[in-house]
Amino acid sequence: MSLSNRCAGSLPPDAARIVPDHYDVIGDVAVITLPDALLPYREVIGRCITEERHNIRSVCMRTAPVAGTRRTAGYAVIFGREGTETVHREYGCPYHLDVKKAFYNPRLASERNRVAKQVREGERVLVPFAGVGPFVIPAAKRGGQVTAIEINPDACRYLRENVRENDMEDMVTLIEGDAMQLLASCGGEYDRAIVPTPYGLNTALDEVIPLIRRGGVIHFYTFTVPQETDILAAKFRGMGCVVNRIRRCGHVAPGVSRWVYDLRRR
Ligand SMILES: C[S@@+](CC[C@H](N)C(=O)[O-])C[C@H]1O[C@@H](n2cnc3c(N)ncnc32)[C@H](O)[C@@H]1O
Repeated sequence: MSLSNRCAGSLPPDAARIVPDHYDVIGDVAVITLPDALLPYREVIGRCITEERHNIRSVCMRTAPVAGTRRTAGYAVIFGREGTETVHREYGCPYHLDVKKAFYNPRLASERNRVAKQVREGERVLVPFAGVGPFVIPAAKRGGQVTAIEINPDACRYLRENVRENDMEDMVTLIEGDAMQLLASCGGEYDRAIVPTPYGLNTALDEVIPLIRRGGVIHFYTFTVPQETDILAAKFRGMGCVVNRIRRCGHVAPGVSRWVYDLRRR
């Protein structure tokens, strides 16, 4: 049964009709975006979510979009437990995080798995903008020796915990701070970089390319409109990369999507 149908018995018909059927689940926290017209009914909607997903202990609604250096959004708990710290499992790996304190997008799980499957034993892998580690841990589990960089101290705390919990201490080096300043001192000759670029930091690619060995791979995530993807590809070619693949991985705003460019350094 859809969420709107489940809510129908508890809401006026006009309200039930506009209840979104999609919400994200991060561990035992559900996250939903509600239009203003549904705010008076938020608690009922939260309860209905817990009735259809019995493992959910907190339901949050988004109160502000992802923003700022740490890429965190605003959330308010509308039903259940006040806390938003949780453990999310993705492809068998546990990730501790607090939804309010660190970025996490469960919709990228299959994309992260696609990239992780390409990592070979012994590869040197660079992951700037590492967050709580959903690109880091799978690469390490595949046998990659991973250098991760992250600026948000809360995300770093969870990433350390996640490295421990997943038994990857020997495989991951975490550098806490600003990747744009630290990349230059991260050494070079990496086999692969996974770059989940925050909005507006496309210049990270200029810093990353020189650190990758010739023939090495860069998975570069960026935000753009479909009409611009070929222009970006031409730019990346001009920066010394072969563009192996361009793939859309999620909408972020009207007309704007997240794209991954799989690049190979010439
Ligand atoms: C889009 S999120 C990606 C997080 C993670 N890789 C994931 O997929 O869940 C970007 C991350 O980059 C971090 N960040 C933003 N600016 C940064 C910078 N200049 N240096 C290092 N990390 C940064 C944010 O704190 C956030 O955790």
